[in-house]
Amino acid sequence: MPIIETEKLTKEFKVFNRREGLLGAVYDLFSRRYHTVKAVHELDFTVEEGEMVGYIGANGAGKSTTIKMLTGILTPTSGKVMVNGYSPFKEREKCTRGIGVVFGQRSQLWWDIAVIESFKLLRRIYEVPEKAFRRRLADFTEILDLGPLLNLPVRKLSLGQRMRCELAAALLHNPPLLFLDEPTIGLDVLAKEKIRDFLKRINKEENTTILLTTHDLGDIEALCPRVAIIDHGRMIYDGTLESLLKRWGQKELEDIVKLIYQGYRPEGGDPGEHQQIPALPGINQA
Ligand SMILES: Nc1ncnc2c1ncn2[C@@H]1O[C@H](COP(=O)(O)OP(=O)(O)OP(=O)(O)O)[C@@H](O)[C@H]1O
Repeated sequence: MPIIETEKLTKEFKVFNRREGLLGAVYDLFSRRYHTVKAVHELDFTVEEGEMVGYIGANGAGKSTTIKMLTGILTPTSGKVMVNGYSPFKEREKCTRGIGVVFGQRSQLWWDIAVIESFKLLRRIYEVPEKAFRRRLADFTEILDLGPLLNLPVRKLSLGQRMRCELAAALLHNPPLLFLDEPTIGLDVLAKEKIRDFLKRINKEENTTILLTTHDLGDIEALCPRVAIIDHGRMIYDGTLESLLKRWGQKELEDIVKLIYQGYRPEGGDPGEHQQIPALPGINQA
């Protein structure tokens, strides 16, 4: 059974059109006008256990909205979604127990208390047995070098230090599925390398499935054999990184991504059909 399965998953937002100026604000009080934003459109996406998938797209493409639906934060407008065998928004608690989430821009740790106290609180929330918790904590402390950080309040940690703690926090309950949203944002090269090595290790040793959203294509190249590209809410590529590079006759993922973000579309194709993008006209296929 796939660990993530979506069928025609769609999310629309109704957005209020504000009129300009004071007079506009007065008009708005009496007649409101809206338009609809299709953030995610009929997404068919399947991830098998143990995969590491890079989920990429330009700003506003629909990545966060997808992740929010997969983690139960947002309710879809239509379509189906199953994560770990549960509906994330209907069975949110059960679903949450089987996932770990790291948002690079936000923290799941309590800002003013020591890191170890946050970990202990998370242990209680996820009902992790004491023995299993101690064992995992010892492993993470060693691999991620958390020893000197455990007794510091989170607000005193550097970004790189905090990200290592966030990863440990997301994995303390040993979830089979980990969602990562910009996990290396703002980190220096060595800190990035440490995080990437750790992710490879948990994927290999524990078969943890990882869905990685990032604008850092180095993360994708280092970690993800499979790439899914979303553009204006539609999946326009889902396949191996290798075949993406071959099909476009390019060596660098960055070059392909730039072309896609600049608006190149497959000739005569419907990008909503989950198809792979052919080579650009004029560019030799590998
Ligand atoms: N709560 C909301 N209300 C209205 N529109 C929204 C809301 N959340 C997202 N959108 C819109 O949905 C679209 C997709 O947004 P989303 O945040 O999923 O993009 P993203 O790919 O994660 O972008 P980024 O890389 O900038 O984080 C955008 O047009 C955005 O403005």
